[in-house]
Amino acid sequence: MATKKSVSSLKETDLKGKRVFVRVDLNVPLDDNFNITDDTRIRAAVPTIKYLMGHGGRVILCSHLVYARRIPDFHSYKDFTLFGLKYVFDCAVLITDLDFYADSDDVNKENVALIIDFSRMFTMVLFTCSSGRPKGVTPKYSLKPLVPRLSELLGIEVKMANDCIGEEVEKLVAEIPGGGVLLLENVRFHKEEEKNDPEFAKKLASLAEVYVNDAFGTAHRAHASTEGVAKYLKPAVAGFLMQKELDYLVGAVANPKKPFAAIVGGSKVSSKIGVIESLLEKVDLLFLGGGMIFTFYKAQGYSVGSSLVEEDKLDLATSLMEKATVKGVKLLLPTDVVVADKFAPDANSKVVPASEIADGWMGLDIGPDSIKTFSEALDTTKTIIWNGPMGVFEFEKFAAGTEAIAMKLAELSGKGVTTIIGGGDSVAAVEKAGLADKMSHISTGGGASLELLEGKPLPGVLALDDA
Ligand SMILES: Nc1ncnc2c1ncn2[C@@H]1O[C@H](COP(=O)(O)OP(=O)(O)O)[C@@H](O)[C@H]1O
Ligand SMILES: O=C(OP(=O)(O)O)[C@H](O)COP(=O)(O)O
Repeated sequence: MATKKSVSSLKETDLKGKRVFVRVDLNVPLDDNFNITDDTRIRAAVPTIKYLMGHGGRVILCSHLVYARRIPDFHSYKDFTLFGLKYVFDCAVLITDLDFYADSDDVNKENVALIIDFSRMFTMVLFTCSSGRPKGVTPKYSLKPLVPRLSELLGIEVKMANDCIGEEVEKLVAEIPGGGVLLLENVRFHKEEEKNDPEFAKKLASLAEVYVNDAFGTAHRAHASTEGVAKYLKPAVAGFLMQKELDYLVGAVANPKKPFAAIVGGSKVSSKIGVIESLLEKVDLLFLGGGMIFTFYKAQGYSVGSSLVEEDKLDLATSLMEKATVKGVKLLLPTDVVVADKFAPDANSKVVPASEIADGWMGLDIGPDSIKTFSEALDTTKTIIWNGPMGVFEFEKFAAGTEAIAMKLAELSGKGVTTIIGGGDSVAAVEKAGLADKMSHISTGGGASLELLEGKPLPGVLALDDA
């Protein structure tokens, strides 16, 4: 893998009385009342913080928070945004048309005016929803709601600053006692963060004497607090979470106990090309599931009904299947699928052979025969990495395939198989099934783990001191 794994460790760093700038990823989901709905990332950051506290460090925590609540009817936040933009466009056309007709005497003007107002209002609501990232100081993205939980987990009162740079922050930093913790405000309230502005990075660096990066979930971003700061603040070392993620996602994948299997699912083949190609170089078995399988079926000449297909990726699917053969990788595609008559939780559904999906039906999960075949093949493996759900697990009716795979991996973990869940929706699925603590490793980074598995270098890791 392109990302170096031997980064300098926290354990070799002198911490007593030192001001330590710790980049953590506390980007957790909050509900409308600012309650944390999943504190996994906060809990994952605790071992490093406690170690620093226990060794007399004066801890300065820095994070971003941009979490956008997922809209269940859309496959991803990006899909929702695209839908929103398309809707805005459609409404603009509608408004123009209606404005024209409103001038005519043939129509009921009151009704037309009402429709125009309604369309405008709906457009505005959608537009607001689609732009859910902080631009400047945005109270709803403040890190303040995290302070009580962080204090509870650390067993001390965590202090909070109103900014992440500036005089007031410097004053609060100077007041941190040995073993104390100060949480800085959302670092992305400054646009210089994402631009990796050197002056901003220097300001962050000037707050401390040691840099620790424990924000694996953000390690694929070359931002001021994840990459730039490491140039000006030495030593720059990895925290325990960062190290653990690298040990599993780089170490276990580079030197796996064999047979080594990968399970790749999720919505589209286009978003997983890199990871499939990279894994084909390493694995003995590759299982495919999720929405991407229909592109593979269509490439083989099967009828796929109205299932998700990427027409422009048919050749790619064929070449991936050929590559698997050349590399001697056993490629397993589901042999049966659960089809639905619409994309909805209450759709009518039935199980059909993968090669016989009728018009008007779409595949939303892998079927029982596939679950059985996949499970038996997984029984022969010693290392398994899983990225992407087997079906539309958000709908109870189409969650069985994903749940069955999660249960199989939990069972195999208990028998000494190394099981790694590579971030994103597969983690959500494993958590939904209550099996998270059964796996060898669950990544806290979706995008970061995907990039790592694709063999891309992570800027936040490369910036750290060599071991
Ligand atoms: N057969 C399918 N048809 C449509 N969408 C699917 C299908 N199977 C899975 N999905 C969707 O794929 C999404 C996850 O895809 P993706 O983002 O690529 O995975 P991950 O986040 O684990 O990397 C889920 O929202 C799930 O509903
Ligand atoms: O939630 C995150 O990424 P993920 O959704 O890919 O796991 C990280 O906090 C990175 O956030 P970003 O994608 O806004 O840089």
